[in-house]
Amino acid sequence: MHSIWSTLSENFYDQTASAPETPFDVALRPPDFDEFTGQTRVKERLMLMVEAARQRGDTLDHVLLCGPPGLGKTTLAHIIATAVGSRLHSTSGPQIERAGDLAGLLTNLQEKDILFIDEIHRLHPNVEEYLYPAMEDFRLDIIIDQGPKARTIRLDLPPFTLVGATTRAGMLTAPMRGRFGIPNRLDYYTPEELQHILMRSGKLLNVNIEPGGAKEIARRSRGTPRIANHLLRWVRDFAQVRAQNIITEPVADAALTMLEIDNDGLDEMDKRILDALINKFGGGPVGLNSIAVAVHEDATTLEDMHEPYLVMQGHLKRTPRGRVAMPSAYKKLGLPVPPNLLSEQTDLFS
Ligand SMILES: Nc1ncnc2c1ncn2[C@@H]1O[C@H](COP(=O)(O)OP(=O)(O)OP(=O)(O)O)[C@@H](O)[C@H]1O
Repeated sequence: MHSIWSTLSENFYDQTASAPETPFDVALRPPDFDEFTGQTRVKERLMLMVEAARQRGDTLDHVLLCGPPGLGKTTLAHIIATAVGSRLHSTSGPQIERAGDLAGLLTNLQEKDILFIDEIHRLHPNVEEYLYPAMEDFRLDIIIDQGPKARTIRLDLPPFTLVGATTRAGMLTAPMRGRFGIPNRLDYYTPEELQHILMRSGKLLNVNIEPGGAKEIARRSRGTPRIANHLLRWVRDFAQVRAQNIITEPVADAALTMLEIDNDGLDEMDKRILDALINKFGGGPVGLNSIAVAVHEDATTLEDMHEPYLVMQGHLKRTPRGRVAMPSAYKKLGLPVPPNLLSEQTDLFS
């Protein structure tokens, strides 16, 4: 596919947890808790932790942020560092290949610094073992040499805060999970919250966007600020060429329709997934890999980017035997709901 839509969607799907941030993401990142919209419970809890640590003159406890890509985990890590007045050192699980890489990072930290590890569930098991004593006792035991000559050298580290982010909390090892306090789970944003974020982004980008235009983009942004901001960029281009630079509700609607994003924020790939599930696999249950092959998409992209939203919208259910199409998936594709599913409750939280 070489449509505008595929180019834009590649942008989205590049934005999985392993993708580097774009300058555009960075420019729109809220700098502090006040400007960070939504996620009220997580925000309140983090603000309280920061305040408690400040009052005691202590280092902030380690923080775990979980949730689908693009909801603000990296942004929150930056905000936490600003709030405690410390430096942020950013890395990601796959980037730390050897214990030596980790040692390099840890020995570079100063007291109260924040070490942000994105995709912490992808840390190499050997590296993870070195991280435990570092998190618990601020020490690093390095083994040098091999065989009978092997010795352990202990390095004391300055007290620091580890902020871990993961899109797959379930894949974290139990010892790792245990070393964090309560996990902070980020949820999809409401359309109202996204509208607010879009009005702010419009101001920062000097884009003339009406509240109705922001509302329309928000409604079709899959509850995700990163997607909302990227759609805004597309709608801005559309408005510039076709609508005197003003993003009204009808302009946003026309621009997003051109991208084949429907009223519920489902894109062409979402619909292909539902179509394959229903028409190729009889509504399921079917494994994720089979669906991935059927729609020519990578299984990880399906699992991270598409499935959570389809589950949230009530179109798809995960069961121990595989993925199953729900009645609303049939309705979405304009198909009759099979009688055996008519009594099925749409389970939004499975
Ligand atoms: N609550 C928010 N208010 C305003 N903008 C936000 C908010 N959350 C995220 N954004 C914006 O959305 C974009 C993506 O956010 P961020 O990079 O923090 O997501 P993430 O959860 O770390 O994603 P990933 O898991 O892919 O690393 C950024 O441009 C950021 O400015």
